[in-house]
Amino acid sequence: MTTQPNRPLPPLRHVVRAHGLSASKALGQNFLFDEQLLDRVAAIPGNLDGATVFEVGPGPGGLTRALLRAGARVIAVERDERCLPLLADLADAFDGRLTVVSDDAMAVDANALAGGPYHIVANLPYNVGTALFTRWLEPAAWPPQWLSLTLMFQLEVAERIVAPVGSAAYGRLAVLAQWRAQAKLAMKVHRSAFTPPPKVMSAIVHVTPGDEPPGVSPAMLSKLTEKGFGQRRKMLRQSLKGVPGAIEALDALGIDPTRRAETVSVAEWVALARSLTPAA
Ligand SMILES: C[S@@+](CC[C@H](N)C(=O)[O-])C[C@H]1O[C@@H](n2cnc3c(N)ncnc32)[C@H](O)[C@@H]1O
Repeated sequence: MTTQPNRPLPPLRHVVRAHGLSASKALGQNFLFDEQLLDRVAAIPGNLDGATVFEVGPGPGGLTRALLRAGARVIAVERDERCLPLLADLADAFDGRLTVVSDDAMAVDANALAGGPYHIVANLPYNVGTALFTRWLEPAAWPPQWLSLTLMFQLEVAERIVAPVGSAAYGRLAVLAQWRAQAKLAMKVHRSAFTPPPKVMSAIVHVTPGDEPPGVSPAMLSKLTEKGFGQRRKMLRQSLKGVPGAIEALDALGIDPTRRAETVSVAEWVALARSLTPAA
């Protein structure tokens, strides 16, 4: 069910022009104005009617409008104060279903702001996108409080997140995103869809939490992949030699120590981390 605003809203482009809002490169601003495209993005998490959504960087509010039209209650964190009057109009038009937090997304506690289960949907600023994504995937408690992530990245970053073992894009980010979650590329978005158009193509990644393999310390997994992929051209026996017990564990698991990190599957990284995780 869609939920329309209490009054007709002017097209986004008009609103942006009327407020003299020019895109700031420093804030990673590339805006989306195509409402049909934005409705398709807002549909990726599934039915949002009555759901809570945390959005990073609403900017002038294109994606925010689509989320509100889908029936969500939206908590949006925006660092650019110039966007606040536009967003205040939107909050008014959607009868208070939008709460705007004027802050740096790196400094806020999304779990506390949402106060319950929530979806994260964002066209992320490129400068903090990977840092936020990593943070959302690293909580000690699993499943996390968030129900799904629907995030726009530069295509190259999206490909690294969903990369299969053995591919050039496979690395730490893929293992982090895939060891206890499902990550898929939901939609590619052409650079011409943005104002101003960025230099590269974009894509939306959709992530849902999966079961956490038992007996694995996330910190150990992180350390192993950091060492392994930090020297991805080197054999495991070289790149992992600084991790006590790692070479013996490779042997015990039947993982050839002359292999390189990019040939080690997510399941093998998990098995390695488990064998080096002290029993609780
Ligand atoms: C790529 S634009 C997306 C704008 C809008 N959501 C859209 O799709 O058209 C990124 C947005 O994130 C905001 N932003 C950048 N850094 C931020 C930060 N650290 N915390 C919160 N918002 C940030 C920018 O001001 C901008 O509005």
